[in-house]
Amino acid sequence: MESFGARLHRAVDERGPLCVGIDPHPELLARWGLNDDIDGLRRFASTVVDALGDRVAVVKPQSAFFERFGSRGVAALESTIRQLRDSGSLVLLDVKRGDIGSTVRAYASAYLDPSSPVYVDAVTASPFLGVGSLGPMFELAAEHGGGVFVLALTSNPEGASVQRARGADGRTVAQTVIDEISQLNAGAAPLGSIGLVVGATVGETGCDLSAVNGPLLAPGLGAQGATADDLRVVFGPALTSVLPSYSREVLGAGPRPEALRAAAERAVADCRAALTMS
Ligand SMILES: O=c1ccn([C@@H]2O[C@H](COP(=O)(O)O)[C@@H](O)[C@H]2O)c(=O)[nH]1
Repeated sequence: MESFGARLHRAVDERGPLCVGIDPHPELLARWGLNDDIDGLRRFASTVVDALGDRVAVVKPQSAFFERFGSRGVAALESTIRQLRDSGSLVLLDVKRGDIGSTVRAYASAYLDPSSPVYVDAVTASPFLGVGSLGPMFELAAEHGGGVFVLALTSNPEGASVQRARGADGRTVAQTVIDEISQLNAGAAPLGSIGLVVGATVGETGCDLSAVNGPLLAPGLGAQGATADDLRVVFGPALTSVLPSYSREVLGAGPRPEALRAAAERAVADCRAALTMS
């Protein structure tokens, strides 16, 4: 089976460097003229899929906004994932899972086993119980051509006190995560399948991303204040592996499909320009 890294590389080549999040905030539902209920949620998600699923490289449903409607929200997530998979975009489920290894194994089968109803191309994961505890996710991802994006330097200001703290060997926590993921991707071509999350808001990282050989998901663009130009400062020489991610900035243009598409096209153009700057 083709690896997630290879599939992502091709998708970005064909569709451009962009991930769009499906984040149905109550404020966005209201702005779109939808109720903050399960029907509003379903209509919001299917409008995004219909408008963008056939043209954006990666779509990233944010699980929290579905989970808040309980079992019906999870059913809506399941059907959104199915629609996305049919539409041709890669599906990255933002669930930020992490736990002791035996429990991570269950999360891995939930999201990365093709027989699961919520099977996706890739998930986000938290390494703060130790990168090694995510081993079962990496294994199942490798077996079925899936991907995992591991948090390294998150886009929120509170992340720095943990992620930039230094361990006994002098490396920051973020650099330790980066180094462990780099080892997992070593030798993969054209791109490894284990990515990192590094926020576009974080400024100079002080980290060495040169050996990652995997995708670098960059949230924080738009609503959180970062611009495509900030990607240069954050990623430096690793710019070519960056997958910029926008949610509210693009979603705020809806609900008209043409307006959503135009917002996504603007985002791709801005990011292409920033990522190819020398
Ligand atoms: O460091 C991180 C990791 C994940 N996110 C997620 O991305 C989107 C951002 O939404 P915007 O509307 O573009 O601000 C959201 O789902 C976050 O949970 C992040 O922002 N930062």
